[in-house]
Amino acid sequence: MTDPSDIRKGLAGVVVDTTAVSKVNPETNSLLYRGYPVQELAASCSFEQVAYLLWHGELPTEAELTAFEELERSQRALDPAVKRVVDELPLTAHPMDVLRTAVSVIGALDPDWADASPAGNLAKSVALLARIPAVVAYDQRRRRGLPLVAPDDSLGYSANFLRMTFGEVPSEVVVKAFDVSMILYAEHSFNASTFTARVVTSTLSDLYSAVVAGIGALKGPLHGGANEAVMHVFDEIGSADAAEAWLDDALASKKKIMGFGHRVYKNGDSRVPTMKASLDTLVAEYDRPDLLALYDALNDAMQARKGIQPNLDYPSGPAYHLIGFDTGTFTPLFVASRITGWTAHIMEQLQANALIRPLSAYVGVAERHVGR
Ligand SMILES: CC(=O)SCCNC(=O)CCNC(=O)[C@H](O)C(C)(C)COP(=O)(O)OP(=O)(O)OC[C@H]1O[C@@H](n2cnc3c(N)ncnc32)[C@H](O)[C@@H]1OP(=O)(O)O
Ligand SMILES: O=C([O-])CC(=O)C(=O)O
Repeated sequence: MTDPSDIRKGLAGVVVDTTAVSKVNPETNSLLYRGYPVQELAASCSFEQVAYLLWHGELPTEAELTAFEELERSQRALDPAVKRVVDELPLTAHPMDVLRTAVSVIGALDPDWADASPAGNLAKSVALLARIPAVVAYDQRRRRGLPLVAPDDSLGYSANFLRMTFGEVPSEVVVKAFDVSMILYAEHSFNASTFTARVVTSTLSDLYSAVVAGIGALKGPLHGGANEAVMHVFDEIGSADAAEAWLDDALASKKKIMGFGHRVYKNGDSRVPTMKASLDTLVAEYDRPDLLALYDALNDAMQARKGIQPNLDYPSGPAYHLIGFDTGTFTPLFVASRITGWTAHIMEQLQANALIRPLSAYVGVAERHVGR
């Protein structure tokens, strides 16, 4: 029998399969999507190009990009049947629960849900990429008592997403910062939500079921829910001068500080410098040096006390806040991006599938019998 002390809790450090989608390298603090450094992609590509890259393995040619953009733009509208379901959900429902439900409805309404061919799954992936922003944007608007905004097919993905949320296209600086966040959130190897999606896929369940399960896994604050949690922390602290005392109290009560630490990166998250640069542009755009001061004060105090580096959720939370998103919408924005990585992994899993079913070491009561 396996000695329970030999078990790698949380599968920490365990390699469970191969992947060609992305490479996370903590030694060099780098992240490659299909071989390309993510910083280069953020600097020179659109999110649409990156989505194409993750799915096809290569960046699109101009003609391929045009065709891909047309396909994405043609599917952006919120299906009235999905809208009706969203409208039925109470405002007490978390936006992640609304999105999880909406994706489930989209799947149930797709007559081709069982088509798991590479072409069938790719078509579903592009459709979800196109359709998720409408759900996220509309859910935020209905919570503010505002009507649906129809998509604008003349706009790129990020400009349209922001317009559907806020009713107008913000400045280029804001659109670029948002697009960069979408690129950085798109893919990160065998993180908990991607692994969840692969586990579901390994049973030969359908793509929608795997994505819905991925959304459930992403919601937790130890994973994607941390971008929302970071903003709650900022709200609780209030201002830079209160950060040190807040941190001391939180650490004394053994709290995990949201937006810091990572299972794989132990010396900093490869994506943080790029997202922090985008946050800086937003701070200048919205003239909010106070928010940057709080960001720096908490980070400095965390470095002094624990030496634990921030992860991507630390700059993304305040960036989404500055753009104007409600805090509960931050993790759905992560979903809007990660749908690309999840579905790339779902398709990869199916190319060489094996049921994912690990073992456990039993530590319960010894065998016993009823009535004796
Ligand atoms: C996009 C993403 O999903 S990135 C992750 C987002 N999640 C967060 O920001 C939540 C806060 N962070 C954490 O909870 C953790 O760092 C995790 C879950 C991300 C990674 O956890 P693990 O790999 O299991 O790290 P582990 O728990 O072993 O941490 C090692 C030590 O650092 C401490 N530590 C790690 N992260 C933190 C943190 N955020 N705050 C305080 N202490 C921390 C642990 O308490 C532990 O200390 P110990 O050795 O004294 O017990
Ligand atoms: O890799 C992880 O464990 C979490 C993460 O950063 C991500 O999913 O982007």
